[in-house]
Amino acid sequence: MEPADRETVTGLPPGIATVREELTPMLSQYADLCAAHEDALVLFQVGDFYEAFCEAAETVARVCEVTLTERSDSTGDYPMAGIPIDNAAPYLESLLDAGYRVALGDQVEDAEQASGLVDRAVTEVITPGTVVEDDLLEPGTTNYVAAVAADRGVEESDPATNVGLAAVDVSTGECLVTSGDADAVAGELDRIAPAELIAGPDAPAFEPSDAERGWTTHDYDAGAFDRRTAAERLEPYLPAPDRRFDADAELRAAGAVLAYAEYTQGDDGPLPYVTRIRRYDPRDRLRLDAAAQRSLELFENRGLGASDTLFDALDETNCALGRRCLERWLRRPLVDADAIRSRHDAVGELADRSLAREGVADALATAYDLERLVSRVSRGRADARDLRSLHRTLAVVPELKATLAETEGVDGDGADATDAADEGDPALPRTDHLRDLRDRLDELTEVRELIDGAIATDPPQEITEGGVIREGFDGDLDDLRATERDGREWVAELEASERERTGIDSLSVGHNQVHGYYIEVTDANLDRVPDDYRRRQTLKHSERYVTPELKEREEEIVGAAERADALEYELFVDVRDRVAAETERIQDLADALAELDALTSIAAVAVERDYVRPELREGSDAAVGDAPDAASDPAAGVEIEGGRHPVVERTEDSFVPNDADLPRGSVAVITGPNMSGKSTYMRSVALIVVLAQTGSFVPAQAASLPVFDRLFTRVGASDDIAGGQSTFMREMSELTEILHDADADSLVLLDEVGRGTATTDGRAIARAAAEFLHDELGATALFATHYHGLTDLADERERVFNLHFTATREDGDVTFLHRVVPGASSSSYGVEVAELAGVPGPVVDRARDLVAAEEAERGREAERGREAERIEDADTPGDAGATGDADATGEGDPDDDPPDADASLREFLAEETPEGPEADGTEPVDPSAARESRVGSTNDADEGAAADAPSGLAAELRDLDLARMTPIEALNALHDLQSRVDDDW
Ligand SMILES: Nc1ncnc2c1ncn2[C@@H]1O[C@H](COP(=O)(O)OP(=O)(O)OP(=O)(O)O)[C@@H](O)[C@H]1O
Repeated sequence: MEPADRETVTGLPPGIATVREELTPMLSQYADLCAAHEDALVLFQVGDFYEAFCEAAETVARVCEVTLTERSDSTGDYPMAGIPIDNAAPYLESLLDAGYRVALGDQVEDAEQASGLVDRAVTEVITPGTVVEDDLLEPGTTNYVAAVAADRGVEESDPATNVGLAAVDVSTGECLVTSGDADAVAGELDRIAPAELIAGPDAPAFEPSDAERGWTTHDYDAGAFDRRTAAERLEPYLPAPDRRFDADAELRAAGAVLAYAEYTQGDDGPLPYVTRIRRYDPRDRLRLDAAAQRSLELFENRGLGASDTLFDALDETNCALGRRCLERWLRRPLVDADAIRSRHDAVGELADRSLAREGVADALATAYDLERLVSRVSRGRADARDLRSLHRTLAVVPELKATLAETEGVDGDGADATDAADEGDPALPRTDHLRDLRDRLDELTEVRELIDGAIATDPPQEITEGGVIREGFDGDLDDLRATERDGREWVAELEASERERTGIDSLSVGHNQVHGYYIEVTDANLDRVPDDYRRRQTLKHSERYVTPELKEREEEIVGAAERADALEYELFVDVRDRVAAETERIQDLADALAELDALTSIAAVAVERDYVRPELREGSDAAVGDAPDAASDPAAGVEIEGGRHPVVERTEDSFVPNDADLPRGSVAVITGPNMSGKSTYMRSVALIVVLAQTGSFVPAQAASLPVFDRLFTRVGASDDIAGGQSTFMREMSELTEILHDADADSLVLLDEVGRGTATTDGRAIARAAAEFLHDELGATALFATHYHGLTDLADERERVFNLHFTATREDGDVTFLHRVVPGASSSSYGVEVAELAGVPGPVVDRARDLVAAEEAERGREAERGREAERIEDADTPGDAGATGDADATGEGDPDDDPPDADASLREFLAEETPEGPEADGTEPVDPSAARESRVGSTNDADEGAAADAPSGLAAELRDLDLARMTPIEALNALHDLQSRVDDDW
C-alpha cells in the first residue's frame, strides 16, 4: 500500500527544507539524515523518544495516533511528534502497515560523554521485507524481501528472456535464488510471498499487480542491479559468484537484494549470517501457482474460519523453526520420488514410535528460534538473554539424540511398528532419513559450555550495566567485583561501628546519586560529631558528612563497579563474537531441528487423524513396498480408496470418504446437484497429492499415486473473489495458462469452467477445454460441471469418464449423500437448492413450472430437429454424419438433451437409492412420476403459453444459470421474467 501523501513526508520534510540554512545544529543533523534517506520516514532519537518534525511529524501523529506538539527554538517553531523508544514496536508497525519505510536515526554516542551535539546515524531502515525486530515479526513465519532483474535479448527493445529472482529473509539469513521466464518467476513470487519486492530497471510488470498479491513494490537504485556491482557485492558471501549462477539475471537480482538488505541494516557491510545462498530450479518442485494455492486453501481460507487451511491441518509443530520449515515444504512439495519416499520413511518411523515422537515433541517445545537468535548474534544485536536462550536450545540436542536412538518395542500406533533392534544397531533410528537427521544434530558442546560458563543464568536485558557475566569466568572481573563487594560490606557495617564510636544512636549511613555515600547526623547530636567528619550537605534538621576513609572506600567501590561493568561488556561481546564464529554450524543445527519438528508434526497428524502412507508409482525403488506392477505401468494414475478432505473432515462431523480412480491422462467429468460435494471431492484428490509430495501421509484408507510436476486449478467465478479483473476475464486467463502449460505430468482441477459468462458460450468453452486437455495435453483432470451435455464426451473420448454425486429425499427434504458414483447425473437441481436455501415457496413453484415448460419446449425442438434430419437424410442420401460432427466439435448444443435423457431430482434420487425405502428409510421417488409431476405441473394452458412464448424470453430463461445465482438473484430474475410474462403473453 503506497500512502497517498508519501512524496511529501519521506526524505526531507518541506517545512525543514525551506529553512535548512537557519536551523539549530540538532535540526540540521535531522535534516541531513532525512536528505540521505529520501525514501524513508526518519525517526530521530532525542533522549528516550524518536521524534519527527514538520510534515513528517504530522504523518507520525496521524498514523500512530500520537499528539502533535511543537518544538520552539531560536530559529522558529516546528511541529513535532514522538514515539517512546521503549515501546516503539506498535508505532513502527502502524507506520509499516501504512506503507512507510522508517529510518531510525539513533544516538550513536553516549549523551553524557558527548562534547556538544550528540552524534546520530541511521542504524537501521525498517521496511516490511527487512524487519528483524522480534516484536514486529510473527513467530514461526518467513519474511522475505525479493528482487527481480531481467536479461534481455541483444537489442534494447528485445523482451525479457530470462528473469532472475532472489529473496532474502533478513531475520534468519535464508537466501533463495532462481530464474525462469516471467510466468515461472511470477509463480515463484507467489510461493515465496515476499513482504516487499524491489524491481530492477528492466524487470517485467507482473499480473495481477503486486499490491493485489499482498506485497509492496518499489524501484531500487538501478546501479545495484548492474552486473559488475552485483558480483562485487556477492563476493564476500559467495566466492567466485560469476560461476555460481545460471544466468546474469540471477546474479544481478541476488546482488541487488543483498545491497538492499545491507542498506536497511545500517550499511555496515556484508551480513555475516547470510551464509546459505541457495540456487534452485522451480522445476525441482511441484509447481503450485497463486491460483492453486488460493483455491486449495493451503495457507488462507476464504470461506471457513481463517485457521481452516491445509497448513493448519498439518501444523502440530512445536517450535518456530519447525513451523517455518513445514510452511516451506508445503509451499514447495517435492517431485523426486525417492526424496518423497525418504520423508515418508521418517514419518512412518515417527508415527510408529509414539514414545520417541512425544519425547522429540516435548524437547522441541522448549527450543527457541535458533535461526533468528543466531542472526542477532552475528549482527551483534543479541543480548545476554538471547545467549541464554541459545544455550537452552543447544541443551535440548543431547536429549533429542538420546530420544531418537532409544530402542522401543512395538508400540500402539502402527500395526507394522518395528523395534529398531530388529534392524541393526539398536542405538540408532531404523530409517536412513532419521539416522541422517540424528547425525546432523550437532551438539555444539563448546558453544554450549562457553555460554553456560560465561553468561549469568538470569541476566538483565541491558548488557552495559553489569550482571551478565557469571562469577568464575574471568579472574579480573571477579577481583573487581570482590573489591566492590568488600567495599559495600564495609559501608554496610559502617553505620553500626560509627554509632558505637560516636555514641549517636540515630546516626545513619546513606547514598545518593549526587553526593555519593554520607553519614547523617541530626541537629540535636551535632556536638558529638568526631573531628574527622567533613561536612558534605546541610539539610533542614540534619547534616551529612563523609570521612576520609569513607571517601576512599567510595572511590574504590565506584571505580571497581565501573571497571567491572566495562569489563563485563567487553567479555560479553567477546563471548558473543565467539558464538557468532559458529554461525554456520548453528544454522545447520537449526535446519536439522526444523526438519525434525516438521516430520514429527506430520507424523503426529498421521496418527491422530488416521492418515495412511501413500504408495508412489515412480522412482528407483517403486516396486519395493509399493504397488507390485505400478512402476512398469505408465498409465497408472491416482488410485485413492476412502479419500477424505483433510480440512473439511475436521469441521464436518460425518465426512463421507470417497474413492478416486484416475488413470494417467484421464478426464473425469463430475456432475451432481449443487452442494452435493463435487468441489470438495476434487480438492480432496488434489490435497492428497500435495500432502503426499510434501512427504506427509494422506487422509485415506489407501492411496497409490504418481508424482505430478504441476498442479493447476481453476475454480468457478463466484468462488474466486480476487479483485481487479472481471471474474470471467480472470477465469479465462487462468484457463489460458492451464491450456498452455499443462502436460502429461500435470494434475488439473477445473471447477465449473465457463459459468462466468452466458450459458451457450460457457458450455462451449468448457467442452472445448475438456477436449483439448484430453486430446492435446494428456493431463490428468477432474472437471466439475453443471453443463450436463459435457457428460456425453465419455462416449466420444477414450479416457473421459463420468462421475456424479448422489442425494436422497426424505419427507420432502433433500439430503446430500456426498458419495461419488460412476456415471453421469443429468440436472443441476438449482431449484431444489433454491428451495433449501429458503427462496419463498411461490417463487420455487413458479421456477419449477418454468423449468418444466422449458424442458417441454426443448423436447419439441429436439423432435423438430430429428424430423428435419429425417427429411434432410431422405433428400441427401450421401450426407450422413453432419450432425454428429457438429456435436463432436461442441458446436451442437450439448445441454439441450432430449427429455428422456433429462431427469428431475426425483428421477435422479430413484436411480441412486437402489435399496429402496426399506433399506435406509428414505423415500425414493418414481422417476416417471417425477417427470409426470414436472410435466404435469405444466398444465395445458401453460404449455400452450410456453409454446407461444416470445423466443427472447425463452432464451433468457434458458440462459439463467441457477447454479450460480444467489437466492436473491434468482428471486429477482424470476420476478422480472414473471412480470414480463404477465405483460406480454
Ligand atoms: N464427502 C463429504 N462428506 C460430508 N460433507 C461433505 C462432503 N463433501 C462435501 N460436503 C459438504 O457439502 C458442502 C458442499 O460441498 P461442495 O461445495 O463440494 O459442493 P458442490 O457440489 O461443489 O456445490 P456447487 O455445485 O454448488 O459448487 C461442503 O461445504 C461440505 O460441508
